[in-house]
Amino acid sequence: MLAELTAGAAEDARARREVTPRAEVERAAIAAPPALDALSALSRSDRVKIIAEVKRASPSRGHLAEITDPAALAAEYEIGGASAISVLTEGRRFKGSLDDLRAVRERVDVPILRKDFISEPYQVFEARAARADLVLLIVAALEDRALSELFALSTELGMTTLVETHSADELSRALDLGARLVGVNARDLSTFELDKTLFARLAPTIPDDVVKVAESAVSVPADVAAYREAGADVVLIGEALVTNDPVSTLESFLAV
Ligand SMILES: O=P(O)(O)OC[C@@H](O)[C@@H](O)c1c[nH]c2ccccc12
Repeated sequence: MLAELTAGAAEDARARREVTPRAEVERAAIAAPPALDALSALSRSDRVKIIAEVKRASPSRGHLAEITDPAALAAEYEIGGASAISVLTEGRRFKGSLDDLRAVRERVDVPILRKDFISEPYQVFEARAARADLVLLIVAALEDRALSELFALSTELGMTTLVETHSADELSRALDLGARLVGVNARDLSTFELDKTLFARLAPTIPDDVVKVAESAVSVPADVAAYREAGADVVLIGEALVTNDPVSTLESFLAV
């Protein structure tokens, strides 16, 4: 499934490139106002931080929410205390788009993550041109060479890279890369199985100066508390926020 999602996203990017050539996206990326310092915004603090996700659907959970106004949802996330907003821009299975990200950018002042299946430089330039501050790179989807090229490009464009892992081996590849913001996704993107204790097993092996993000599988405040207890600086949450009142749910998660 991960390979299919990545291939689909690359195909969609090639179609967009037919309309907007790479040179043009590159120019827009370079001309964009500088990215916000997402690493500082997400760095360890005495309270857990949250990246709140704009997520309509997923291949594992199907339809989640009718989000007609992603910017309004993101504004609520900001009011609720989110430190950053994640916008799913994958169109096929997650029903997102870069237009969602652009709309969110118009409305919020916190850093924005482009959440997609990135495998080509074009997608990184697009992220910056749309004024994303962070991009996601999924270790399991990328060979070492592509991973380091995309990481270098994102860094060069002033963005922060969230490097996502799902095993000890992937984690060591992320650390070898020099990633400063590392995610452990509880969901295996190949099988969609959830492993809610994976973060707690891997976190002790992540150096102190790396910002640790626990991704997925939060439904109640106790889940946030457990991730925090296990060493999470940041928790990335989608489904629980789009299927409940965003502001009060965020407040309850931040109060742990
Ligand atoms: O809806 P949840 O279980 O709160 O999960 C959010 C986020 O972690 C999840 O959407 C996610 C994590 N990594 C991804 C990679 C691609 C797409 C989606 C994701």
